[in-house]
Amino acid sequence: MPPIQYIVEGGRRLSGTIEPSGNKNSALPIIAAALLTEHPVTLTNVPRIRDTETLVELCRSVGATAEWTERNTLQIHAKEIRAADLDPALCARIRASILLAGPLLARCGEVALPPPGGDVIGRRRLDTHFLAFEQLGATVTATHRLEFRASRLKGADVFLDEPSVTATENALVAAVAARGTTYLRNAASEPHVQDLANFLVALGAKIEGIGTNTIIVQGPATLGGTTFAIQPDHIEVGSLIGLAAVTRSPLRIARAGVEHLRSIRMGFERLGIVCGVEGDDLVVPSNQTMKIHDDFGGHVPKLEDQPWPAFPADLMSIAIVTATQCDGVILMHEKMFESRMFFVDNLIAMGGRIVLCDPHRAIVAGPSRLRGAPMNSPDIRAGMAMLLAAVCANGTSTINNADQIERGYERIEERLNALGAKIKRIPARS
Ligand SMILES: CC(=O)N[C@H]1[C@@H](OP(=O)(O)OP(=O)(O)OC[C@H]2O[C@@H](n3ccc(=O)[nH]c3=O)[C@H](O)[C@@H]2O)O[C@H](CO)[C@@H](O)[C@@H]1O
Ligand SMILES: C=C(OP(=O)(O)O)C(=O)O
Repeated sequence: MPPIQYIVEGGRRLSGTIEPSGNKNSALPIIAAALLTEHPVTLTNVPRIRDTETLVELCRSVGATAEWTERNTLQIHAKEIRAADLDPALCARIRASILLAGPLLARCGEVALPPPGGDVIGRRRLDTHFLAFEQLGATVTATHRLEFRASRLKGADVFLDEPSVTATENALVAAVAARGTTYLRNAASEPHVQDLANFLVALGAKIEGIGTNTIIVQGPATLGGTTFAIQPDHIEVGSLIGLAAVTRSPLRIARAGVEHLRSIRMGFERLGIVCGVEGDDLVVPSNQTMKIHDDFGGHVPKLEDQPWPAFPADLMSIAIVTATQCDGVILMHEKMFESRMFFVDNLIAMGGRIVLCDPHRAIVAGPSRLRGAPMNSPDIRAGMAMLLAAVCANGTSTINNADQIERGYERIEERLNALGAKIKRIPARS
């Protein structure tokens, strides 16, 4: 498939209603966890994006049937599966290939996985996955591929060395199949971890503490099939709040999953962007102050990411672009990934007033008028952040490598054009 380029004519006001897709980072562990049961599973509201398509291919390669019965409805039936040699190229396309470890280990007693891929946003350790599997009774060998073996998984009191999202998800799936009680302490509690736990409960698992940092699982569960709807993507909602703000546009984000938006709304409020809630819709008015709130005493404020329920790392790039359009100075502190902030060079070239202090911290002084420019999308969220910058800028921008954006955001150019944006999607010339 040729690489994709977006050509964006900026400076246009948008308006209207948009609905977020299902959460990519829920859909991925849930598709993988569908391999845990030999009964059919129907998933609705699945984002039809490159990452989910790749994981579906991987599920088929181990013997499951997986069919898209509607655009966003996926039926998976893992009646018989084998932990066959998985295609290294497919595994390297997505971070989520590591999520096959839990279900395949539980079903087959062993699995050898080529290393996972995913966004290149800094070192992405897997040690927490290994620690959890070992405590649940598996042996782990990590060479050119990752080998997991367990003739029988055993419930255990597991303390994760950090609240890793995908490690919590792998451990949770393995614990459902393990004999006895498992405590997962220092567990991640992101909305997608909760969504996975709710899916496992719908299959018949016994899980307590969903949404907290101690998850308790009674195993082994006798699992059936289910129909399950993936929850809205809170990161996409945050991206749309940023889009509305930088284009000074009134947007209604329908069925936004408002119960998970507290820390995200609080982050944007620090930038002077206040959203209203009407039922499950989020309303972003166009008349925002866009004035950064200083800390008490006039001190320079900061916005930092942390594990849930704090402001999510996946929205830091969006928040940086948004801050370039706000009045004031703010320190943006990306605590989790080492390479996620380097994309700010693109914003500086467009006229953004940003000082990159080190790989984790940037100071943004706004507002600045952005000018259209050519850019390359390094990862999903930086790509989306640059799309926001391009839609807000004066003139035309080109975004190369927009495939990265499409790893995470479904039909994004079509959906933003329906709000009044002017984005042309073309196969890039090589
Ligand atoms: C498929 C999927 O779901 N991917 C998400 C998942 O990736 P993933 O599960 O790979 O991310 P992890 O939660 O393992 O960790 C992300 C990074 O944060 C660091 N870390 C983590 C916890 C902590 O308390 N301190 C700390 O510094 C880790 O060392 C690592 O460098 O979670 C990330 C963090 O929300 C998101 O960016 C990814 O979109
Ligand atoms: C980092 C992300 O994805 P992945 O972990 O799949 O690379 C993301 O969704 O922002």
